[in-house]
Amino acid sequence: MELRPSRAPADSEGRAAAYSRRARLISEPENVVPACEIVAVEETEIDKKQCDSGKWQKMSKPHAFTVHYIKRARNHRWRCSEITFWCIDEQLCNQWIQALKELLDSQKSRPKRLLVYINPYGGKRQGKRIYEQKVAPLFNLASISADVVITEHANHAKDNLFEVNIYKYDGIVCVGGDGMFSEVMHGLIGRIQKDSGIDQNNPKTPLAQCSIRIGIIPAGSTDCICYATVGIIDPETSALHIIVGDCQPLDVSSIHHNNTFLKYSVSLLGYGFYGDILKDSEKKRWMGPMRYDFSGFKTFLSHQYYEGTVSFQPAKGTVGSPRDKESCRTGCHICRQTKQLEEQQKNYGLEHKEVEDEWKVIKGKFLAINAVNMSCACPRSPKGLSPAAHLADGSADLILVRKCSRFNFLRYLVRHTNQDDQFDFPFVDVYRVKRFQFTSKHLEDNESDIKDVGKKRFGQFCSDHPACCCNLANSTWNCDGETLDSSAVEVRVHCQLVKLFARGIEIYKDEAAYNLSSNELLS
Ligand SMILES: CCCCCCCCCCCCC/C=C/[C@@H](O)[C@H](COP(=O)(O)O)NC(=O)CCCCC
Ligand SMILES: Nc1ncnc2c1ncn2[C@@H]1O[C@H](COP(=O)(O)OP(=O)(O)O)[C@@H](O)[C@H]1O
Ligand SMILES: [Ca+2]
Repeated sequence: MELRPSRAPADSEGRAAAYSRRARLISEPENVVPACEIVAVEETEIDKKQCDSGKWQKMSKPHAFTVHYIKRARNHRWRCSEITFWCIDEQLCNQWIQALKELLDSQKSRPKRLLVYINPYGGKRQGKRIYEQKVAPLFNLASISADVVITEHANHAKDNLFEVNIYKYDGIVCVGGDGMFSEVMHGLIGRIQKDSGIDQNNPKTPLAQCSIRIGIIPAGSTDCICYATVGIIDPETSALHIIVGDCQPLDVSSIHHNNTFLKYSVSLLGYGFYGDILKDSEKKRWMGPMRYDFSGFKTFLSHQYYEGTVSFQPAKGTVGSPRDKESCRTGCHICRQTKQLEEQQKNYGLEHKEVEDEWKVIKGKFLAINAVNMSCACPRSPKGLSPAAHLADGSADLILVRKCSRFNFLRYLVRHTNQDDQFDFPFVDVYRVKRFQFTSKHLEDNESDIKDVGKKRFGQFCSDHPACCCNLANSTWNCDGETLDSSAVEVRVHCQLVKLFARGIEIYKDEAAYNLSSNELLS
């Protein structure tokens, strides 16, 4: 349903009554506001000055209502704009307000009640201010009530999600970076599994899907999950996506070691280069987001490589490939088709077919092992680590960067920032996978040493044994911005396990154009 001037109420003389200083804006055919992009409708008080000006002078006191709606600006930015409709008939004006409010109420995907966690120390420490100044006023306008928790320590949000009645909320919002999102996601997924009686430690158990959506208000250092699902890091845009009740399913990888659950990941799970950057940067939190540039440069100079074995099951049920030229966008047909395929398999009882699927094994020396469930686009790299990765296709792109010269590694990194293909190097391999495992050489060696002497407690053995040098040659995993110390992992992608208040990156007919109305979007 659309609000057009031609459908606006007429006054007693039968004239269209949609007058305002900006009424001409909506008289253009391209300026149509779909009902799903209306933020709020409210009665407007008309002051004497407005009344005395122009054509209303000769008529009785007019009545008015204001429609707040989404206006698209450059680079996927959304703004809340408004237009005021005037009418001399009070009853007609009220009818319009009533009808529009009912229309908004009928949109069941819009959240009414949210639980908000703010990390006051994320990014440039602006989370609280961003929420209070940019987000809360929009939530109030849209009549969304929010229970706000300002976190006092790491894991506060996660622990809290196991205690509160999450089911009375339509969504959980995190204000912070990828690390904060990860914390909230762990709380939510963990809680749902607990309530469903599912043991997260069993890597083979299918997990219960989370229907409560997560909203991200970006206020962190990288904010790649927000950037890769919305197209911009802008708190107001993200708040508007929450208000209109967008829904974007996301694949989640579970990470286990020896039948013990370690973590979940939605963006980057990286060993080597990105793990080392994260570990080093954690000691420099005081530097704010700049810490990544400093640690990035230092890690690049250290040029450390790691030996190990990667084994993986190629994703057969997916439609795309990591070398595709097309990226995942709003309403992505690849994500949709893959989900349909998965459901068909389920109906035929084939969901456990993966057990028989072949494993590919690669041993080597790696500068980086990156598994990404999404492009991982961010301002540092607008196309991301894997530009054709999909948000919701049930697979991850596994990028193996083998040992190469520093110069070649720099060429590889630079290609993340330009149009050249970062996979077009002989030392880079990329695979679309559903499951993979990694074991560092040290662990393999220790395992065989231990087997030789008939011991099985290798984890303890490594850290207690000064001669094995595990700490020197092992990297750390960077799991959505959280460190994970395990040199052996088993990773499995869970198709569309969680949902975000987002819609993926929208495609504009003319990407360079701005000031777009909704009908300039490609469907
Ligand atoms: C010569 C110039 C080369 C530049 C290469 C740039 C490549 C950048 C790719 C960045 C991928 C980022 C993937 C996302 C990681 C985040 O989850 C993580 C935590 O984010 P947050 O919690 O918001 O702080 N961020 C990082 O690990 C930082 C990586 C920085 C790499 C320079
Ligand atoms: N009040 C707090 N004090 C300290 N750490 C916190 C607090 N709240 C959340 N955290 C932790 O801070 C980490 C980083 O948060 P994040 O918002 O991602 O910021 P950044 O993007 O700067 O890393 C997360 O792992 C989260 O668990
Ligand atoms: Ca994916």
